[in-house]
Amino acid sequence: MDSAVAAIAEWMPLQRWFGGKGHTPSLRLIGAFELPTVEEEARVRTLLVMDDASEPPVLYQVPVVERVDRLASPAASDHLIGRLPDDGFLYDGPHDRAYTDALLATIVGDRDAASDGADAIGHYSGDATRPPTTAPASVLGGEQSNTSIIFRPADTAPIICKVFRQLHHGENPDVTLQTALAASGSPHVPASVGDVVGEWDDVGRPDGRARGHLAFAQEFLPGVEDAWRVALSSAASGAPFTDEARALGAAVAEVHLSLGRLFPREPSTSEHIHAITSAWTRRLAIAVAEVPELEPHRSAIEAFYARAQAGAWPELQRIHGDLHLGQVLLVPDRGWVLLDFEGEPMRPMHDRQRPDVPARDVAGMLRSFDYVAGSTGLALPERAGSAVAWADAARRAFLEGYVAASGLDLSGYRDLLAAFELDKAVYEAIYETRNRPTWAAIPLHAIMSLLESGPTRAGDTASEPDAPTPSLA
Ligand SMILES: Nc1ncnc2c1ncn2[C@@H]1O[C@H](COP(=O)(O)OP(=O)(O)O)[C@@H](O)[C@H]1O
Ligand SMILES: O=P(O)(O)O[C@H]1O[C@H](CO)[C@@H](O[C@H]2O[C@H](CO)[C@@H](O)[C@H](O)[C@H]2O)[C@H](O)[C@H]1O
Repeated sequence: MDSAVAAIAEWMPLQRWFGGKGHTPSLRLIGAFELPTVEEEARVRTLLVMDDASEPPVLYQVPVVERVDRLASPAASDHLIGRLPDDGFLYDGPHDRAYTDALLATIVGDRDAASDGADAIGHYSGDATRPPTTAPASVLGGEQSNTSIIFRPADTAPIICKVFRQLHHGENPDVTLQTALAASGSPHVPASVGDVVGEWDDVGRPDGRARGHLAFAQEFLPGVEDAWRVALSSAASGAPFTDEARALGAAVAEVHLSLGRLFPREPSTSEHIHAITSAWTRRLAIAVAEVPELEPHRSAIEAFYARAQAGAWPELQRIHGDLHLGQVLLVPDRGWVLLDFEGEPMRPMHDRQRPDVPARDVAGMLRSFDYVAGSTGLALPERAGSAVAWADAARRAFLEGYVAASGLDLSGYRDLLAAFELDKAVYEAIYETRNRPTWAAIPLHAIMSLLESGPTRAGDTASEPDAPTPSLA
């Protein structure tokens, strides 16, 4: 086995981006490429490793730096993966300047990388002033599915580059949707700077090779807190969030309108509907297996889905796919900006590359407001009641903003919207059980509430006498 692959085996499961929580990975090297570096005693390698212990197997991108000598800085020790058998040292690439400069140069310089079973091709798509090929870099902290590196060049604007951890054949919607929206002049996404596309062996493909995005660089919007943090402090202090939520609803509607113009739309045929509802049921089966509290409610959830399946479905189009408050920024003098169009990390990529139901995004954001109430209640039990009222008002305002800007009468899609909320809560029950078990109560509580009150619960958010406009009831 490649010595670097052997060295990452114990380290990988401890990383936030490792999707197979709870199991020991079984790693197989699919390919690797090496990026040129000016550092003489460093080798900048990107390993593409398959975890065969996942079901289905998952392909990960793991950039590493092999160094002859140990780095002197104490901070570097935190990112030492391990020793290599030849006495070398293996570092986590995104935290090592040799890798970050090599990545930046690949994108900004439109460079290709040498191949060892895998290739990488950089592509610059920014404005006429090319950033330099070297810049101080830091890794964004927090709970992310991927690894984002912030570059702060001396004389040009900062850049954030996301290194995708789980790789798939085909376009990554994070790159293609956001790049198309930015190119169309939408103020609701950051400008694109460039990307890296990779190619690797894949016996399952007709030509034996798979191609997909490895990294995406974009304008970094500095000093802006994501809406999740802003909403949490607003709910904790009791400050209203309705104006912001209404504007957010309008921004999501405008992004949907733009995506509907930029990418092909499709009528919702019975095949499409079957594909989506089957995915709900498959996800429910996983949830019941991993979250035993759901077993007694399985048939009620299935009945809920059946009602939505039989109801009205709109035309399908490209959407964000994993919309929540952690994916949106309120930028001064610009308004709401949406990030991370990759879709839910747990859905198969080929599903995320297709036209979908815009209500999935609306439901995702409704769930996120509920999450603000849930996590506030867990942290500050004395504020639980007021946080629920805060979330109800935010949900109502968000729907008002969405309906007003989209012109879509959501009242015809009550059952569908509620089913997407329920499916999202089922997804969250799995996500939390795997990643943050103390938070599993938040989606579980939402599932019970949706089942108790039925589809009208989504309409309840708009049922107060002073807020009749977007009634879903
Ligand atoms: N262009 C950007 N400008 C400023 N912050 C950003 C930008 N892109 C991402 N971020 C920050 O990084 C976080 C994670 O980004 P995201 O695209 O959601 O990554 P992941 O796919 O790993 O979840 C966001 O919640 C936001 O705080
Ligand atoms: O990493 P991603 O941003 O792609 O999304 C995953 O992680 C999210 C948590 O960080 C998770 O979102 C859930 O928790 C949020 C609060 O932390 C909450 O606002 C969302 O509504 C809730 O779904 C997301 O589901 C998951 O895909």
